[in-house]
Amino acid sequence: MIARSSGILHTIGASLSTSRRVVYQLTNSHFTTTMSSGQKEEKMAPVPTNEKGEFKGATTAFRDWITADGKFQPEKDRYHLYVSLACPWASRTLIARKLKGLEDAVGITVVDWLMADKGWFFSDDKPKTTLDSVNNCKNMREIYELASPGYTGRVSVPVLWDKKIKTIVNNESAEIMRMLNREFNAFSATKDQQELDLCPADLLKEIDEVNSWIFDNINIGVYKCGFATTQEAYDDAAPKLFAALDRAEEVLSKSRYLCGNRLTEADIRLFTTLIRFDTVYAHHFKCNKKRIVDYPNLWGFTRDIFQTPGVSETVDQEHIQKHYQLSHVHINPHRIVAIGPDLDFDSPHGRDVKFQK
Ligand SMILES: N[C@@H](CCC(=O)N[C@@H](CS)C(=O)NCC(=O)O)C(=O)O
Repeated sequence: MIARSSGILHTIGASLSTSRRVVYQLTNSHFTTTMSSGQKEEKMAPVPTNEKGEFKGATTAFRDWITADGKFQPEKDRYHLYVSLACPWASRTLIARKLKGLEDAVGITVVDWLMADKGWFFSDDKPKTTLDSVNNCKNMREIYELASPGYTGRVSVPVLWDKKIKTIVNNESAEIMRMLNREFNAFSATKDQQELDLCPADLLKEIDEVNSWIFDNINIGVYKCGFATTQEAYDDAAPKLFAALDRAEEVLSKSRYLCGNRLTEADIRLFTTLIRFDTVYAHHFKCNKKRIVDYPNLWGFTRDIFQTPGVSETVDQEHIQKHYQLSHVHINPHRIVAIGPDLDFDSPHGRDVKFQK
């Protein structure tokens, strides 16, 4: 049932008992719930959409940098990452941390896969989840509150936390990746990991260009499809998503990676969407024109990155599948987690041989 007023009204109470029925009125980032008692409550929208029903990504509030001569200097065991294994943005930072060999230098806390009414929270009763031993908080909102008392913005992961100053350094995954790539080389576990540059200066322009169309149409594109609340918004996003996947398929038919034959951050950023595509986005976000397995090069590329030493340890399909399907009750009101598909991300891809230097 959908009714309209100045915003967009969704009634999603059909599966809930009458006393718990709520009417959501979405605006850009907040909504009011009207309980059956008539009482109104102002809350953060489950997803930020505009008046046209188009998904608008979360804005990032903390944009400080770790630099050798600044307030936040690179130090071993000073910084901590709060992540969700389900989240493609957090996963980018986890992969960068892994490839750069920074497990001993930057600790992590993995949130519960469920993002419920109060947002991300800590638990230790799911595989790989941990309580918050750094700040002893119950949920991510409390972490944001510690950094910025009275904080009213969105509470997202990843978060890069400074244990010394006790604040959030940065909550923008693209920037956290760049800091992990560049500022912590002194703490990499091996020389190869220290020398690995995921964003080399000679490729920077190309990486930024690739990141830009992949971000707009693929990384955020799947969310634009899945979180669209009007047919028009979906009809705008879905063809752009598949046109961009076609474009990436073409690029990856000519070189092993997106910017030639060197692995860069652009590959990681595409990978974290592709690894979730057939298992979640295809059905849950209605991205079903084609699957990644239907694209020979994208499918080979996905397995190639997955099999890059360290990467598979950051991927957890149980977290991924349960997070999306259990958390988004506005999309999946009965919270049924789908059975498949069976995919073998470990099967040979042959791209190393095909694109031998
Ligand atoms: N700009 C952020 C976006 C991160 C983001 O949207 N994370 C999602 C999880 S996949 C989140 O925590 N959303 C909670 C919310 O927006 O309320 C980044 O790339 O780091």
